[in-house]
Amino acid sequence: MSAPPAESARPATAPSPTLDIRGACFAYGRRTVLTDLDLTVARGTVVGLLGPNGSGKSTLIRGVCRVHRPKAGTFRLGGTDLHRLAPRELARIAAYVPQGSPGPFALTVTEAVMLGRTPHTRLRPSREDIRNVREAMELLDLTALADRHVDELSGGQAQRVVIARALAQQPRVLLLDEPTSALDLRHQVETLHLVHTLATERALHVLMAIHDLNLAARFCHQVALLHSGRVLTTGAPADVYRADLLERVYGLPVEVSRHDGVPEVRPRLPETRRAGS
Ligand SMILES: Nc1ncnc2c1ncn2[C@@H]1O[C@H](COP(=O)(O)OP(=O)(O)OP(=O)(O)O)[C@@H](O)[C@H]1O
Repeated sequence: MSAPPAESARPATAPSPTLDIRGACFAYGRRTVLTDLDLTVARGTVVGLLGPNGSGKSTLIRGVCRVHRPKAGTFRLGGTDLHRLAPRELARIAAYVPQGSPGPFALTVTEAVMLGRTPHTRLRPSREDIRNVREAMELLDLTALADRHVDELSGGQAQRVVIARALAQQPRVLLLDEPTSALDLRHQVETLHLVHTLATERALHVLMAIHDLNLAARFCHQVALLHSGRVLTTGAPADVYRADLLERVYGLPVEVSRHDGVPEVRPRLPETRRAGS
């Protein structure tokens, strides 16, 4: 595969239509998690959703695809109100990769990825369905595992199956909840590179919760920093990654440096004594 992008520049084409989240409020019972949240994901961009544990990243991602119903707010893709669509119609537009999802255990890898075609398939899979499934498996490095059962896979291999299933769905909106949490370094980089490339080439709207600030800096066109139930700030990683902001949100002293224009964040750790000193 090619090298990861050196910088997270926006694609040159006009980013329209946009995925627009306006005035979103989410609660669990009486406990409000997100309040009056606005966020825009332009076409052809990956927006990384950042924030500490419990800041509401998964809640927002689940909310866009209506797995979790909002208390208030609108979720529009261009002129389409996503929350007014029938479930099958919504599934033709938006694919969701849940956090740490175990996958359908009784199926082979090919069958599990084929599930992504469900919103499009009639009685039998068409040639196009089969082509989409093969392509998604190739993209996620799964071809050699095609006939293995999902319950025989490692956690990272299973995570790649779920991402392949989402790609086979041929969505316009891709919602990823920490898609690389179980992946080894090579597959983290390859998967994020793939997401970045597909967003640009296929003009997808990608909203991705991600904890690794440095991978987000490299592979997200934009990031949004969640704090106290709202988007504290959003923009290119180079603009958002300011030590004071990150320290406020994560409660930890950090240093931000730059390499080839891409910001890199390091926690400032207390001096540790060397062994023998
Ligand atoms: N099913 C649930 N019932 C009640 N509270 C929930 C539920 N799911 C999440 N929460 C709470 O909502 C808040 C936001 O959780 P959410 O999972 O959206 O955060 P997150 O930013 O994705 O966290 P993490 O980085 O740990 O995955 C947390 O305080 C969490 O405890």
